[in-house]
Amino acid sequence: MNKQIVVLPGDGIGKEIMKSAVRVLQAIAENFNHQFTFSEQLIGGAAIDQDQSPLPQATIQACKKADAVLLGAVGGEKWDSLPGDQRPEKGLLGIRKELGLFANLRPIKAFSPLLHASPLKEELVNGSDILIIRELTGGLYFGEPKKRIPEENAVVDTLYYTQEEIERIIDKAFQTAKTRRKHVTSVDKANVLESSRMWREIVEEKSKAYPDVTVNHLLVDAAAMKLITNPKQFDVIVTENMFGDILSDEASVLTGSLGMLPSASVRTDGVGLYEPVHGSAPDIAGKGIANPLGMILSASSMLRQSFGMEQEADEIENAIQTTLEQGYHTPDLMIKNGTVVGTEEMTDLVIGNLATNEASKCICNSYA
Ligand SMILES: NC(=O)c1ccc[n+]([C@@H]2O[C@H](COP(=O)([O-])OP(=O)(O)OC[C@H]3O[C@@H](n4cnc5c(N)ncnc54)[C@H](O)[C@@H]3O)[C@@H](O)[C@H]2O)c1
Ligand SMILES: CC(C)[C@H](C(=O)O)[C@@H](O)C(=O)O
Ligand SMILES: [Mg+2]
Repeated sequence: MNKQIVVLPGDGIGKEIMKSAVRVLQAIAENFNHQFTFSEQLIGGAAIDQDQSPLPQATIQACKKADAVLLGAVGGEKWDSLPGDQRPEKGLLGIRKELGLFANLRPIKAFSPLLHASPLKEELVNGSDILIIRELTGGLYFGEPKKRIPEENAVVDTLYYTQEEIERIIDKAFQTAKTRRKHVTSVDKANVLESSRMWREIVEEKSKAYPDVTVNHLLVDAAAMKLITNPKQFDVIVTENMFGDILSDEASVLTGSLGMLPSASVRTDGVGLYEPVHGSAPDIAGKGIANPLGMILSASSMLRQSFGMEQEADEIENAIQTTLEQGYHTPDLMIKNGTVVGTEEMTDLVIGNLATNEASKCICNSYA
């Protein structure tokens, strides 16, 4: 298969982990006889430095033409004092909006060798398998007005949703739950926010069309607590943009590290942007120690969801499982008795553990 992939490394560790994902995809292309063409474009701080804009027009055009987009991470101290609409993060928000990627799927499931790497008790983590579906192009992030009001010595951000925006994300949650354990938890703040009360009504109304899916509602503060005290009660969690942002970083502790979490940002036609959940990690950028697995898992999610390449995606995920079983991990994972490796070595190990590479190794050995 021939696929055009736009690659947006961004800033900080974004650049380092993107190299890893591209190398793994190149190995997969070779092993399965696919042709992946990578077009690297600017976003975030890197784009501000070279093009005076966090989201250049050339990047938008390339993403619109691509079969899928891979994104590393944006942001960093260098650009932190810029006005809100010129910051690196504005590039990320802008590309999500430009591509209409309203659903952000954030799966949280620990690899078995990492069950003891979580600060939570192993028996809590073992068996938990959660998918957070975060609304991505509305809510508090995008509502207007959003500004300083100097004459009132005040400031405003707005949580705005149309009924249609809520309906499509709730539909996505129910449809996805049907392919899993058939339970949806809708998370809101309906005891305070009018937007949450409307969200709850729509969930109730929509649930009638999905009689085989059970649903419950949780207030976001209680949901934050239950995520780490009883994570096994969750299957699909659907929630507003900012609640989803916060809950997914929290839920990452189940997997041992924020660096493990992939995500897929999609719309109804299957077009997608794939990015890890974490940021540009300025505290470790340039040190060669970033965990590339969240980025590599995002690439495997791209193969599965945008290209229908199930076997190829399975192969990457199995190679990660094998590498972790062999005891290798980057320093962010607190594992006793393991072998600490850097970003590049971790990537080499995953590529070496791809089943098709194993198969070719076996053929070589049999000739030796
Ligand atoms: N999708 C994105 O591009 C994205 C997401 C979150 C934050 N950001 C931006 O990133 C910058 C830094 O934000 P932050 O420090 O709050 O969040 P962060 O996610 O970058 O880092 C939080 C902590 O997790 C660690 N970490 C994150 N990813 C890791 C990985 N792959 N391997 C090992 N350790 C990892 C970091 O070292 C840090 O200690 C900010 O400018 C922020 O706006 C971008
Ligand atoms: C960098 C920031 C704009 C972004 C978000 O809040 O969506 C990030 O935290 C994420 O989780 O992807
Ligand atoms: Mg976030």
